[in-house]
Amino acid sequence: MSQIDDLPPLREVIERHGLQALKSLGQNFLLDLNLTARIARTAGRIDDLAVVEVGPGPGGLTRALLAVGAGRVVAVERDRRAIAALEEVAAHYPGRLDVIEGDALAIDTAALGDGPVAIVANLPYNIATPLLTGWLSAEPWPPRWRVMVLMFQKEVADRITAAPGDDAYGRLAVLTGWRAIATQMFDISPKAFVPPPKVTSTVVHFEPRPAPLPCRRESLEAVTAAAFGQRRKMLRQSLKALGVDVAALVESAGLDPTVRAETVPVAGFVALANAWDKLRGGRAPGG
Ligand SMILES: C[S@@+](CC[C@H](N)C(=O)[O-])C[C@H]1O[C@@H](n2cnc3c(N)ncnc32)[C@H](O)[C@@H]1O
Repeated sequence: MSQIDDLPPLREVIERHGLQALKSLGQNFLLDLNLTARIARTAGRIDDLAVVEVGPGPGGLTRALLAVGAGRVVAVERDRRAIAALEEVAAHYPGRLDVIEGDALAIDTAALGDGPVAIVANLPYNIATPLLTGWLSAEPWPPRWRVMVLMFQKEVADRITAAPGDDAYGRLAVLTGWRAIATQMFDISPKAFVPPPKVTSTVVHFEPRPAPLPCRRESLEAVTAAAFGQRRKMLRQSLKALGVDVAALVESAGLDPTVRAETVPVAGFVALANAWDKLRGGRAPGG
């Protein structure tokens, strides 16, 4: 399939709107409509969801989302040059595409649209991690988003989906594993983009966990920051930064003080977060 709609080819759109890619905006455009359709289909059934897309650029993925049946797409794009190109797509799909010119970091993107949303994006690499941690940190939980399909540099995808014991296991994998089920779906070669980035990209599928293990997110972030701040050290050393009796903390969490952060599963960090709250006189949620 080389054509998913009868809009002009993306190369022509880029040329006509002067959309030469800017490095400062993390622009690597995906022009292969087979791939954009594959990404859109990875979200599953989206006809009854509003789809939030961050960084539509010339609109390749946007067009695929509309062509595979998204009821409505809300697209947030920072580059003013892309807005006219996206308005052409909106005119082709009357009432189904809202284009918002703005900075996705400054907008509560997950709150866009009515009711439940899907978030689907080929993210600008320079803000991909803060956007993801924002969506994973939504309060209250479960979040408005029902599914996310996001493209990252492969190295970042590995840090998101890493398991205990993997080199890439760290704070991002713990936050992700606590709140979501994240699965790497497929890689995309640099050759598929204009201009080609230096590294391979990976599409990751996220589903929110309906009932993450109870703990305060801020405490989970604090204990993982301390533990992975010195990832090669044993917990009895690395957790000193938390300012409580470390032996009591680790014992109360049911962990071995001689293990390193990189082998502790998500449930172990949740236990540490709750034990830390108790030692400081607070009440852990669920405790
Ligand atoms: C990797 S490109 C993806 C473009 C298009 N979705 C595609 O797949 O070809 C990232 C897009 O995000 C946009 N962008 C960069 N920073 C942004 C921000 N802070 N808020 C919204 N969009 C942003 C860029 O202008 C660019 O269009």
